[in-house]
Amino acid sequence: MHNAYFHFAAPANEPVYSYAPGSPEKVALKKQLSAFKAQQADIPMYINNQEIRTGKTVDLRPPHEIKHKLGHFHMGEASHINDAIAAALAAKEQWAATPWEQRAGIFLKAAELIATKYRYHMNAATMLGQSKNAYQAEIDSACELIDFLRYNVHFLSEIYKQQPVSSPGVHNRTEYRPLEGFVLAVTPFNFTAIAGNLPTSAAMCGNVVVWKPADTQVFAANMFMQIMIEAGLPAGVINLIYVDGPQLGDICFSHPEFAGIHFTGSTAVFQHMWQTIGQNIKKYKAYPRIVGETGGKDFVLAHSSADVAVTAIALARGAFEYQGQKCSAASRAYLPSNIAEAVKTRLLAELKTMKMGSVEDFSNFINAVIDERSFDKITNYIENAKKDPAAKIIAGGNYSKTEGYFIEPTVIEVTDPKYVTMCEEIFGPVLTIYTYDADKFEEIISVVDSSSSYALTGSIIAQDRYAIDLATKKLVNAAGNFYINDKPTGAVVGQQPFGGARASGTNDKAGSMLNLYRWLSARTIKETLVPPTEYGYPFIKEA
Ligand SMILES: NC(=O)c1ccc[n+]([C@@H]2O[C@H](COP(=O)([O-])OP(=O)(O)OC[C@H]3O[C@@H](n4cnc5c(N)ncnc54)[C@H](O)[C@@H]3O)[C@@H](O)[C@H]2O)c1
Ligand SMILES: N[C@@H](CCC=O)C(=O)O
Repeated sequence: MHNAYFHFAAPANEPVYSYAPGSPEKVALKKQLSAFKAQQADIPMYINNQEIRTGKTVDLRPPHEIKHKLGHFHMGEASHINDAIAAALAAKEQWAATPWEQRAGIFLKAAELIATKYRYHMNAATMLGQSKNAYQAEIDSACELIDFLRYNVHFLSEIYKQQPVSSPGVHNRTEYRPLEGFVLAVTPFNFTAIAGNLPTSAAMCGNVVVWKPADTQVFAANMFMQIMIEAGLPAGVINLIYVDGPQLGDICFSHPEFAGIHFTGSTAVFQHMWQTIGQNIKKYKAYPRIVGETGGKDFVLAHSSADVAVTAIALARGAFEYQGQKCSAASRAYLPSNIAEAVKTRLLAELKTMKMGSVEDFSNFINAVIDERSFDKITNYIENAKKDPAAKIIAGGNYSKTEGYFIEPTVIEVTDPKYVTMCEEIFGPVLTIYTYDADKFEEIISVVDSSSSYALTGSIIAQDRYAIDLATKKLVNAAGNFYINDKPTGAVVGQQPFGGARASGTNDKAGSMLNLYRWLSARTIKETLVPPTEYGYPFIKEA
């Protein structure tokens, strides 16, 4: 029962710690890294908040130090998928009926726990499990995750406030119900924040969730689930399982109570999911919500008026932070002929200063790519480029998987703007550069727009305002997040709602109201205060 309308004000973004030499946060984080390395984690699944261990274990190893074992997780099978669905459906009625301010308290408490007691646990788990340096972990597993939780509470309270008008004698109201059935959250390896956001954004709206993370993100996913339970998440609301992806799809997408999928990952997997859901459409109680943020081929377009240093730094950070494994990473650059040489010279000089190695040495800017499959895929593109006369490697190009999955930041120069590495998502530390005739800016904009099926992020670097205006207009559909004089990465919750269209996803903008609407099903209620007791219009009586 509510006796008041409770408002949740807009939060401020969580401050980013610097981890500067000698800082207390650096000392605390190092301590937690050592603690995780000294133990062997035995990570269960969580169904109904019960820890489930199957004995069928998969080892967890830091991608940058593959000889070290962090522990293992327990792999589930078909019965665990069914158990997770059953637990979710059993929890549904009570969770959906729980007052919003009580639900909100759990997610706000989780955010606070991450900001304080568990900040270094979350960051150290992400650093070791996903090979992120301290700064990249801080902006992901601490700040972005905290922001998702706090902002979504605020956005949802803003949605609940929205009510229709009422004419005299009538009271109209809209209630924002959760979806009927369960929501499936399938999450990627590259952002702990995204992995935490996909199940919690749906759960916050009163939904019950089955959550499957990427195997390579389980170390941090486990930490987050423990925090959610400590924050008071009731049993069955989010059920975390580690199972085979296709088997998960087979069971969930043919269940009559399947209510929606919240996915982030590759385009191919999402398209396959959509196709399966379409084929099964008659099996469901209601039309499932399909939300997916997927791949990208993100561009940096420099104009002849661009500042050389601004362009080079946008490329250095945009392409190589977290080894280019951000869906937003700059992976194709279009440089005008008047400044191309100067930009390349500055970029290559910056790359020479980037150290590569373990996350435990905080001076390493570059760490390892996520796993062997990814390593092989990325290095295959590099090898093909080495053999191709149409491409020239101008930086990096070396790699090794002896100690960990290390690939040097690599820059390929091409003479064909439609060369394969200008068009396909590589998802690694590889940037391809094409130099265009500085007088043909308008023509190159068309090439940028038409070279890839994706439309996630992109940047225009220019000082000429007419050039910025032209690119902004002509590239209106080429990116869901468009940057002016900046790198195309690093969106902040509440400031740059994130998502792309075309083959990059449904563009439901994670961490915004637009996303939350997808997990709600509105019911409109009209109450007539003094209902009529006779039928007919006045003129009928007169006649
Ligand atoms: N647009 C965005 O906001 C965004 C954000 C992060 C990552 N990404 C994209 O994610 C990709 C990298 O992440 P990834 O390697 O974890 O992606 P992925 O598609 O390989 O895996 C994503 C998730 O899907 C699961 N999965 C794989 N095959 C499946 C199947 N057949 N059925 C059901 N589930 C299945 C995986 O186990 C994982 O949990 C890149 O393409 C990147 O661009 C996009
Ligand atoms: N939101 C992140 C990208 C997430 C995808 O991997 C960014 O803006 O860089």
